[in-house]
Formats: sequence, structure tokens, C-alpha cells
Amino acid sequence: MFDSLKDKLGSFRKDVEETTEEKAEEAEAEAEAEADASPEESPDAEPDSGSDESSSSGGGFAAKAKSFAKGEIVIEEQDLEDPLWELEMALLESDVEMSVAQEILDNIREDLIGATRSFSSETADVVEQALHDSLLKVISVGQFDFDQRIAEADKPVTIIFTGVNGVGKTTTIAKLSKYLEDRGLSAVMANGDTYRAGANEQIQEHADNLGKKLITHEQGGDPAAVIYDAVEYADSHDIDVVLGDTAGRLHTDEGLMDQLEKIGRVVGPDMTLFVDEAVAGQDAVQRAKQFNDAAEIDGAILTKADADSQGGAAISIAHVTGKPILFLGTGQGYDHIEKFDPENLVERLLGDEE
Ligand SMILES: Nc1nc2c(ncn2[C@@H]2O[C@H](COP(=O)(O)OP(=O)(O)OP(=O)(O)O)[C@@H](O)[C@H]2O)c(=O)[nH]1
Repeated sequence: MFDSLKDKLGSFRKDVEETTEEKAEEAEAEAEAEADASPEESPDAEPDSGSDESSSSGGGFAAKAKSFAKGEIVIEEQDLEDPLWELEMALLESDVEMSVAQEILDNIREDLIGATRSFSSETADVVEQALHDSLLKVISVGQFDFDQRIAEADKPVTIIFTGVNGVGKTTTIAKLSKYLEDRGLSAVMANGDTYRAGANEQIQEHADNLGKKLITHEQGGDPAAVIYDAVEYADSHDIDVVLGDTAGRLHTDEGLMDQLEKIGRVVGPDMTLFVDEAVAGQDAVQRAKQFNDAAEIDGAILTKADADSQGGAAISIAHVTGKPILFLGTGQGYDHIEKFDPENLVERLLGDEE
């Protein structure tokens, strides 16, 4: 998952390390040259003394030489220019949305530039920390604990799923019913996709496999009425959660948006979750934004993360929509759903494991 992006982030760390190493070598050479010219003022004369007085002749060189004596260098904007440019290209190639890539670079710049850093092993840590903080900041926008939100809400909790066709919405609903069951919560599914022929049969198969109740109406029926019936059913059978599918048509389709609006009015869902596939990259990011603008979402689920080496959608959606990613789909099985954990994702992206 996200292997290509992981490699590119690794390259950035290497680039900065190399740049700072070169800088350290330059500082060393300059310090030696100065020591040769005026031995009594050599910063090498008392490298560990902590005294800054002996070489305090002022100016850029003196500061560099002093820093070098203390095992430090100052990271300047020009040192990061090339590595940051490479990083920007790498993020864009990985389908990270432009404004998100910019934000990541700005955060890194703010963290690294002007700081006096030890250039030994600490450089790697400093760059890693800056990348870590910067990625975490954009990925964790709006994050909330899904399990806790469900646990604390009045039952039944109604969740509506939106998104375009074929991205894995129905499978995700099935996975979530299993996820909830594993946590001691019962769920009923409702097929609000009354538009597409065969939709009832498709979701029925999942319901049968998982032993779940499914509420359906005839094709062409009113989606709001289906979800309403499911909420009634859940109420009278003490079911904790209603999982309502909707027709996967385009966000530009006014009919669909009217349907979502009607569902909102008739049922008043507790959560509306947007589902799209990680592999769609920037397209998924744009769709998330457009769905959120048309019928406000509470969060997103990215399917097929197992097949996505880029990671652009996972990095960008929360920052672009202001709504968090809550789950990642990681395969075709019912257990292949992972609660989205920004910290865990960042560690995966920056970690050493393959
Ligand atoms: N590899 C992988 N495949 C997935 C994942 N989630 C869903 N799929 C597959 O994607 C395909 C489409 O999934 P569906 O659930 O039928 O898609 P949908 O969004 O409901 O499609 P519509 O009902 O047409 O809107 C199926 O073959 C799923 O098994 C995932 O996380 N990883």
C-alpha cells in the first residue's frame, strides 16, 4: 500500500541529508582554512569547551565556523530548494492535490529553515520529524473516533453512503456491518439504490453471506422510503445501526442530489459517508469535494487502498474537504477494512518496513 509514495518520501530525506552533509564538509574545509590562517583563533582549538568567545569575530564565516565547532549547521532556504522541488514533483506524481502538496512543503519549510541543527545522525531525525509533522497535519484534518461516535449516539444510528458507481460502496457497507458486529453492535442494511437493475440482488448476496437483514423496495421506488423503513425496522427490533446504500450516480446528477436531500429530510441521518476508491487519486479528491459541496458529508471511506501505490487521495481528501477519512478498504474480503489512523499511516509512509 502506497509503496511508490513511501519511496519518494525516502528520497527526500536522503536528499536533505546529502545536502547537509555537503554543507558540513564545506564548513569543515572553511574552518580548517581559517585555522591555518590564524591558528590562535581556530574554532577547532576547543571544540567541546562550549565557549563561543574565542572565534566571535562576527560575519557569516565566523558563525558557520562556530556552528561547525559545536557540530551544528544552520539549514538555509537555499539548502532545501532542490530537495523541496523534488518533493513537490514526487507528491504531485503521487496524485497529491496541488494545495495539499503546497501545504506540506510550507510546513516543512517552516520547521526546517533557519534552525540550527546538529549535522551528525540528528539530521535524519530532524528531517523525518518535519516530514512526519507536516504529513500528519494535513492528513488528520477533522479526524474523529468513529467507534466512539457510534457508541455515544442514540440508537438506531443511521449512516448513509454516497459516491459514484462501482467504487466498492456496497461491499464497504457489507464490511462495515461485519465490523460493527465484531464490536458487539447489530446492523440492518437498506438498499436505497432503487435506480440500478440488479442492485437489490447484489446487496442481498452480501446480506445473506453475513446473516444480516436487508430492507429493499422495488426498482424505481423512493430511496428515502426504503431508508425510512429500515430505521423503523431497527427501532422495533432493537438494532443499533442502519447502513443505507444510495444510487451511485454522478454528483452532477441533480436527481441524485435531490434524493440525498430528501433522505436527509425524511430520515435525518446521523452520518453521511462518502465512498470512493483510493486508486482514483485526484478524481476521488475532486468527487469528495463536489459531493461534500452538494450534500454535506461527515467523512470518507477509501476503498482499494491495497491496490494503490500512490496514496494521493489518502493524503489529500481530509485537507481538501475538511472531513476525515474514517476507513480504508484493503481487499475484497469482509474483514478487509481498516479504521483509518493518520498517525499509523504517516508511520507506514516513513517507516523502514516494506
Ligand atoms: N481490492 C479491493 N477490491 C475491493 C475493495 N472494495 C471493493 N472492492 C471490489 O470492487 C468491486 C466493486 O465493488 P461494489 O461494492 O460492487 O461497488 P459499488 O460501489 O457498490 O458499485 P455500485 O453498486 O455499482 O455502485 C467489487 O469487485 C469489490 O469486491 C477493496 O478495498 N479492495
